[in-house]
Amino acid sequence: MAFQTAPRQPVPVSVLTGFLGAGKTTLLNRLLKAPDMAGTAVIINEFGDVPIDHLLVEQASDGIIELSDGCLCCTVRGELVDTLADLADRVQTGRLAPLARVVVETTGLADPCPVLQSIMAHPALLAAYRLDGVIAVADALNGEATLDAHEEAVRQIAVADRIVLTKSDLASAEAVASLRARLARLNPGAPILDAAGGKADVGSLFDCGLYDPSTKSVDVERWLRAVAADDHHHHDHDHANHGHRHDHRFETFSLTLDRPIAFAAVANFLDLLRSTHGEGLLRMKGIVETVEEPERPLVIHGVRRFLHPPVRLAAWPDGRRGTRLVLITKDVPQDYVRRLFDAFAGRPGIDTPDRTALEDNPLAIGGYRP
Ligand SMILES: Nc1nc2c(ncn2[C@@H]2O[C@H](COP(=O)(O)OP(=O)(O)OP(=O)(O)O)[C@@H](O)[C@H]2O)c(=O)[nH]1
Repeated sequence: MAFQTAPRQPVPVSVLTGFLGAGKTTLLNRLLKAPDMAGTAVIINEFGDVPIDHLLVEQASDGIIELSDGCLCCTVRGELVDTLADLADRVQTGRLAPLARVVVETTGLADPCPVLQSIMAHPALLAAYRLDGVIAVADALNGEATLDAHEEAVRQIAVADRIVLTKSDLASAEAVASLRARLARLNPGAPILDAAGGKADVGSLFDCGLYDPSTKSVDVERWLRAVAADDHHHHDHDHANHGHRHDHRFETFSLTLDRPIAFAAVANFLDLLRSTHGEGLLRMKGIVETVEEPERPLVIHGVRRFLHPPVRLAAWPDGRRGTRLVLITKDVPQDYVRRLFDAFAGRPGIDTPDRTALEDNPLAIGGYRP
């Protein structure tokens, strides 16, 4: 049964984190369907100039607040504080029904520590909210490679109260066991729940109690102290730009097309891109208007070399058609990707070969790396 928090009691806030494409939105969509999640406000943040996530979160749109483009742990952190403060104000003044809980989904690239520090310690939020827990999603297919390469991913796991293992249905039993062991070493206190096995549900993921950094590894306390010191130092100015803990070699860009494209052209574009630059394609997601079924958008999800089976939606979520693909890459020449897409989309530039020529010889576009 849904419970409602009395107006002046702190509302529990859960932070949902996990690296790019690990399965945060999928988990959130599943959780939001549970009756116990009534009265939940969802705050999402995405990285990329063409917003896609809000289209893919399947809830009545007024329950979802989207923060602007940028990353929650740096440029958008002030906006998160303002959004939470505004929600609390609207509840206090009766303009919004009392909230049962808030879920903040971070971008896959976010260092969760500054986000946690804001929720736990920002003076504007202290009375209205309490940090309930951190849920970190770890992808069995890409988890180990991600932990090897990205410090953010290690932090996401280390701060968690609950770890949700995803994609165990796609990985070998050995890979799952090895990742589980590594996650347990990084965070011995957090239960690891297998989403594919149906283990991660509302009851096991929420109401963790008050977030307690002292139950985490020594590193977590150190990271949070470092953020607090940083915040104190920057008090009242430059609120937007401190706390960067990113690997700045990431690049985000989008590809758009405002008319339908043949399914085969998209499939070949994605195949060629993955075979030429798969390791650098940290995340690719988007919505495609195909010639074959223009009424039903095709949703594409890729993580590194793996392309998840595309899914058709019943209708255009925001009424706007066309293709919007967002890519987060590392060491992939953007110009190559754009020209490749243009060629498959049938708009070759002056010096760009067309689709047929490309399918025969991907070397025809500069930037191809065998
Ligand atoms: N087979 C399988 N696919 C999954 C599982 N969890 C997520 N996926 C797929 O993984 C892809 C990415 O999932 P998302 O939920 O969008 O991942 P995310 O963490 O929200 O991604 P970003 O925040 O955009 O980086 C989608 O195609 C999902 O259907 C799982 O347990 N098994």
